[in-house]
Amino acid sequence: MAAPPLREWTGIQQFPPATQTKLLDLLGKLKQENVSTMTILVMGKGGVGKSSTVNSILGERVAAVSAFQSEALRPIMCSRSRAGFTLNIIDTPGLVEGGYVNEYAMEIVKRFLLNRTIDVLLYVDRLDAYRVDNLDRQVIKAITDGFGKGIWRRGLVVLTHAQLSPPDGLSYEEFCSKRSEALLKVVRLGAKIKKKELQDSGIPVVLVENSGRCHTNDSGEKVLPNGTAWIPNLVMTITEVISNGSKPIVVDQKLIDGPNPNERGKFFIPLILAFQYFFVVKRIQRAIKEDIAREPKPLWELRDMGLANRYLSSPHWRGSSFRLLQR
Ligand SMILES: Nc1nc2c(ncn2[C@@H]2O[C@H](COP(=O)(O)OP(=O)(O)OP(=O)(O)O)[C@@H](O)[C@H]2O)c(=O)[nH]1
Repeated sequence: MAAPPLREWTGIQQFPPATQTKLLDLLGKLKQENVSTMTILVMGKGGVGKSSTVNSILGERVAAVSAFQSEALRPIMCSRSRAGFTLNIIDTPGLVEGGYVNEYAMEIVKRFLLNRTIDVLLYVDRLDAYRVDNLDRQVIKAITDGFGKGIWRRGLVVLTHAQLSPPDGLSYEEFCSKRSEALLKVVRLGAKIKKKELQDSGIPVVLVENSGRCHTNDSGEKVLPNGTAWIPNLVMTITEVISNGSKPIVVDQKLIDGPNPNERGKFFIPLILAFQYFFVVKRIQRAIKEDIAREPKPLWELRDMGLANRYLSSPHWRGSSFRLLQR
């Protein structure tokens, strides 16, 4: 079946001219680096603002937004083209169901992505949440198990609901950095990113405000309380991640099937066998030999060896062997 013709990215015209110029500039830079297609995967728990963020980036309502967690389990992909550049955004269902990671939803997402290449992962959560918990870690682990640790080299943490007044007399910057640090820590734990890998795997955190009530600057651009025009900032960070030298994630059958349990640890088998031979088998053999050497030889054996007479005159003769011979 022929692929449907690509739709023009008309939503970009919804943005104020200042934002449009910045976005076209960024796409132009990517094209200079021979990047003409970009596929963004959006994941996270339910109701955190994934669909709203997809709509905000595209400047049109492509994904259904609901105040309640959506029941739909199928991801949706939206493709738009502009000046020879193709932008694909994949919105996925929330990964949590009844307090647990919904493995079934994860499987559906993986199958949907078969034969696609993910250039960037947007891991979405809310800025105005005050704690991270084990569930966050489980969601991050599920993403890592599904696509490999490398996906975080292509990952961004996106925090929605960023137009807020911080509590407890904290400044906006302090609040954002506390929340970012807490989430990044969970990402590092859930993705098992080691300290050594940390320097070069600084995962960027980007703030987003999807609400129609988002403040704007003099140029009409949507801005955060710190004055950042967030749409161009988000797209700029995405382009930086694409250019960070890491590989995009190719979703093939092998990745979907996961690691073959029969292959796991195969490398250790010869080592374990060698260890068993030298430290177990050899020791037992030596112990048996020593035991045999200590054991008094039966008379018939000594007789065969021509030692019977000498043995008969030894103190052993008055021992058990004598009594045995008498019977
Ligand atoms: N104020 C504010 N509300 C937001 C923001 N992002 C999303 N919302 C609201 O949060 C609710 C959930 O948003 P969605 O975009 O549907 O969230 P989702 O993560 O796609 O949800 P699921 O598809 O159910 O997983 C909706 O009522 C949105 O209007 C934001 O940045 N600020």
